[in-house]
Amino acid sequence: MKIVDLRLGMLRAPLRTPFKTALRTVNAVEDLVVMLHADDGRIGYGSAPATAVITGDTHGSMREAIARYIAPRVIGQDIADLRHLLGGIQGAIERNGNAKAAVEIAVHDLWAQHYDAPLYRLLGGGTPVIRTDLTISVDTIETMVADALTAIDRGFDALKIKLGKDIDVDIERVRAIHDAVGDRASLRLDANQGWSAKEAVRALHALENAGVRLDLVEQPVKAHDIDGLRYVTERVATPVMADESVFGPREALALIQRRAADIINIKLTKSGGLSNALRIADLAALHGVECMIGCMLESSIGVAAAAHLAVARADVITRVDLDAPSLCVDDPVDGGTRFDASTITLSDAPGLGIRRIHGLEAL
Ligand SMILES: C[C@H](N)C(=O)N[C@@H](CCC(=O)O)C(=O)O
Ligand SMILES: [Mg+2]
Repeated sequence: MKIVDLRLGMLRAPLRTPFKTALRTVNAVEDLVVMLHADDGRIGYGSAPATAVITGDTHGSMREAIARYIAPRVIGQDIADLRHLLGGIQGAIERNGNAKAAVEIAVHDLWAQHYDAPLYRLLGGGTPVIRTDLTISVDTIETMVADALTAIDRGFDALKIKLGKDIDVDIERVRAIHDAVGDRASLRLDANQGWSAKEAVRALHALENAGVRLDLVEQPVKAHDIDGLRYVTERVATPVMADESVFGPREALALIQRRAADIINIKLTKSGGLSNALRIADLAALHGVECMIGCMLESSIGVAAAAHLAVARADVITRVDLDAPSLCVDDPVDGGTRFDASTITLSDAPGLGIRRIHGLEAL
């Protein structure tokens, strides 16, 4: 099966409520969608959002990277030559992880369709049902407590609390949510780089001493501050997870060797797609380090690919933060993966199983 064309589209999906972190506020998912057309009429779908303040990618940079650099490495290639195709995508241009992720996802979708199997089976198999946490945006204490209780009513039993604005209010935010939620949900904190290392240790000690048990704390310090990350990891009982500090396998290996964090958050946009995400999973497994699979504020196309990876690599991906579709009003994608509040169910349709995308604007 040969790839004969690559087309792009834009997909917009409004959120139920604004998504607020220490880094940005988002009102709607806006993904660049990649459609790879094969000579037998099949289409492979991939997507990624713009995450300028996290990865540096914008919709404009993604379009340029794909149209000018990546597409020529893909069009005309045989889908069965997967390794060659992925090498071409990764070598086409430096960085531009979101663009590479969108194309790699489409390639994997088409590749699995070619072998008439759901993607997760070809990546390693597993049980095609996983459960995600839900993100609670950083806001006033009252709003965050109300959002946490609503999430529990929706069936979520793990909450990821966004912090990183003001350390003393952050401590109060977590204590208030913990008091309201009790043992009905496990709590994960994500400061999105908003604290200094010393502030993080102070906040976590305050919470630990108050009897607040946390599943993990994610990216407490600046992305480049690996010494700071290790400083926190060495001093707190709560497991520390690296997110913005680890994009690809090289950073993962360096972080593991320096013992700078306990857990690694893998995201397809950061790693530039599934090939490097699998390498991170392998490195982590080799060193006995657990991973979370995460997502950006993005559509269910990219999140479905991440879910297939999570199912196939459940040996090392022990936590799931794939809540973006559950934060949207509707899912514009028909077929394939079902996102039903906390439960994510993969279908046994070939590839990602996507049948149709509503409201897709052709570019
Ligand atoms: C959506 C997911 N739960 C999440 O929080 N992802 C990121 C931020 C996503 C974004 O800004 O688009 C994270 O920091 O973990
Ligand atoms: Mg994070």
